[in-house]
Amino acid sequence: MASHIVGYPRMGPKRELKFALESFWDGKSSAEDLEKVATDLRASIWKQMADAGIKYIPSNTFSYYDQVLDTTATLGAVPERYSWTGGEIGLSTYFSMARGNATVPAMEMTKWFDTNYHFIVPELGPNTKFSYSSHKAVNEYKEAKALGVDTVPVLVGPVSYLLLSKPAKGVEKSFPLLSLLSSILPVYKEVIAELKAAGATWIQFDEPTLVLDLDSHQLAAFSAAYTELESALSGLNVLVETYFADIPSESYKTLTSLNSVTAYGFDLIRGTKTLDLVKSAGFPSGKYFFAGVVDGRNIWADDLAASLSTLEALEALVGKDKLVVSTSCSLMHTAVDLVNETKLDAEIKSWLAFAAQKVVEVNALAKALAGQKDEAYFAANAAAQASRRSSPRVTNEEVQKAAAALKGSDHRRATNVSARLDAQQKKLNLPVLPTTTIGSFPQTVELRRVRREYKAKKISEEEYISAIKEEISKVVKIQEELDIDVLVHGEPERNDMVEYFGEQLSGFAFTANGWVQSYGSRCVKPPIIYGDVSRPNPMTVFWSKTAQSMTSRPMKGMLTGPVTILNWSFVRNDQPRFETCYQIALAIKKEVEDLEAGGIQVIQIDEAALREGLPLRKAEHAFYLDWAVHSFRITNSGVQDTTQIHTHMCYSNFNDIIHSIINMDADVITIENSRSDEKLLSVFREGVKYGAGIGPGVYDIHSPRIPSTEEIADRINKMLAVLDTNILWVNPDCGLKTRKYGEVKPALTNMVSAAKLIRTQLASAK
Ligand SMILES: CN1c2c(nc(N)[nH]c2=O)NC[C@@H]1CNc1ccc(C(=O)N[C@@H](CCC(=O)N[C@@H](CCC(=O)N[C@@H](CCC(=O)O)C(=O)O)C(=O)O)C(=O)O)cc1
Ligand SMILES: N[C@@H](CCS)C(=O)O
Ligand SMILES: [Zn+2]
Repeated sequence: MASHIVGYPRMGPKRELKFALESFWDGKSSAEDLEKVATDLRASIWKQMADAGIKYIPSNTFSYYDQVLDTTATLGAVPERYSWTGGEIGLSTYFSMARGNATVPAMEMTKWFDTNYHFIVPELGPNTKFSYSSHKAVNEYKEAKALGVDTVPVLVGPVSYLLLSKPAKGVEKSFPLLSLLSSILPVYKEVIAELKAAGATWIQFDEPTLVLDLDSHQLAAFSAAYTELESALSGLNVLVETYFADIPSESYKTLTSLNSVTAYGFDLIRGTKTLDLVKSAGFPSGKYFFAGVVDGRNIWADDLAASLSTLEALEALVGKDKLVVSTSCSLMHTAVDLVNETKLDAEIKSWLAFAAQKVVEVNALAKALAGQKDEAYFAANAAAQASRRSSPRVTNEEVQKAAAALKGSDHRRATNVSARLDAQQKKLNLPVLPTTTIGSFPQTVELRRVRREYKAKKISEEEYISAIKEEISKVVKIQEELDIDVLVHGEPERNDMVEYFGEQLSGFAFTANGWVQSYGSRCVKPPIIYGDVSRPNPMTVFWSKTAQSMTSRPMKGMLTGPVTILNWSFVRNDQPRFETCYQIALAIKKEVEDLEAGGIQVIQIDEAALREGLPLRKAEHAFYLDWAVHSFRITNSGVQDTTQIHTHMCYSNFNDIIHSIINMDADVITIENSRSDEKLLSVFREGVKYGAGIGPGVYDIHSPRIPSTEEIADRINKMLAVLDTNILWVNPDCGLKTRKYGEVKPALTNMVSAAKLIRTQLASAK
């Protein structure tokens, strides 16, 4: 029985790639230094999989930034503004597309399906010229081969590539991107031919868009693409890999009838109905079924006995020699290696498996199916599963009762939003177009050092508190000088907006090195929710009150909302996600109450990841939105009318869930807007009425570029064309933690000047 891994984390067990990239970008090391780190990482990953006994080991799942951008490079689809003149795409053009440069902004970045990973969106149009311009896939295949590892090269499939693209600037929004299929397939053919010549016998096309609701035209593109590639692919075993959800039955039919494809990969963790589909629709004889039974998106040790019985059922359906044990998706969405978790409590550690351990699980399952079960390994796994099921640490009956009581209930503020806004304005007395920021101010090296030293007990609590107070006072002063209306404390005490809360809530564990790539070199360390969640002590009240005491302007309390904490954590898989979310909501509700009692009049509850958690298939949207929006309302439905509740979201694609956003019933929402061509505003242009306060971001915080006053004023004017003057707020797209003060101060200066300019214009127009 064979084993396969869909993809592997690139950053390295200690984020070696992150540090190498950032050092290269800062001009502190050379391209050769960076390439050496990358080569060593790839070699150690291939060796690890080979040593574990994995048969189908992936290559080309490494990336300096993102696999979709790598595909753009392969296709030579470089947008004109990067002035690329042809030839093999080098690091300079590649990183300019990813991050922008002094003169040209970066390409758009967006969420990779419902994960916390972001990819670089291809910009295509009728004039895009495609040419084979990065030999990375072939080079990596050869590199592994030279190390004695025959790998399965992985490419982003041609149809998913196009479906994930957007029309370039100046191209009609309605441009049919799939019409470019015939232009990109010749490049795919060249890659395939080179891989064959290098000795490849297998190839993997990742086509995750197959799990979405596709129309017949989109499905026909899959048939057309793989038919067109048929002769190029002949002689190769071709795996089409799907992941993140069940594949709809129509798509399954199309996929399994493709002649050129010899193997199919399915996610059997998020795809809970795939087994039934295979039973009812059948599986083409002679083809391989890659069964994604080991969860690539979580950190729980696999329940090997349960997976084995799933695999045995599949074996009967697809044939013994045609079943391959695999991961549900690339392991890049989970942490790297549990070995580095020396401080994690032993009991919890026994419940976990990170990428390195998952590789071993996959192989153990494959061997067990082949009649070579490692009894001791399986017994240890069964014992860990049993300990997790019965551990008293997992259960808190009081929390369970309180959360159970929420089911079927509703939580709403008693007064409607316009009356609340009036009551709040009487207290806050804000100008028209009030200015604010989203919460975080730059996370300087010095701040990180202070937090690190405090954690390592190298500085006392007193020293730590005084350092953070000093930082807050600096941030408050800057905002007062800039004349911002509603202030923030800057979040200097937080390592991350989710991890910080996870560290203070019961039912959470956290890791030392459990990093997961979020975008480029940036990583997050999701906390692990292993048990019922409660809030033993106030988490933010001390800092918010301290900050408020430093100014007479309103200071926003700053919380992360339950849905975002849920979506950006590793969540327990022994109860439905909504139950865990309700528990977190109750914990945050207590924090909101304490902030209000502490005199904080404006409280922001970030729900940055609410949209991201939206299920990939429409049929499941309503249920998710119902409990997600309800969870948010639970946190604040009990506050007084005069307490102003803000929320923030940093993802622009809201048009399909705008009614749920309205239903959250926040007093003010700040939303990312500028990075994505102001897609957000189109929903209001189409007539959706929004009565609460709203602050679509006026500038992109992901880029070091400083927006001019005129540019921001122009953006505000565009907003005023579709939104009432009295509900519009002026703020950046998201928090400023990744920026430097040298960028933040001039950008905010221009933002405030723009707001003032328009206020004057509005006053004189009266
Ligand atoms: C808003 N975003 C977030 C998402 N998910 C989250 N969980 N949090 C988010 O904020 N998803 C969508 C977006 C993604 N955006 C980002 C933006 C920025 C980062 C980022 O900067 N990540 C940092 C790590 C952040 C962190 O936790 N830092 C800690 C500890 C850092 C550390 O490793 N310390 C080293 C020494 C480092 C040093 O400077 O000396 C050590 O201890 O050895 C902290 O600040 O205390 C990153 O660097 O990647 C991520 C997602
Ligand atoms: N309050 C957070 C939100 C990020 S989405 C911040 O400002 O960083
Ligand atoms: Zn944000």
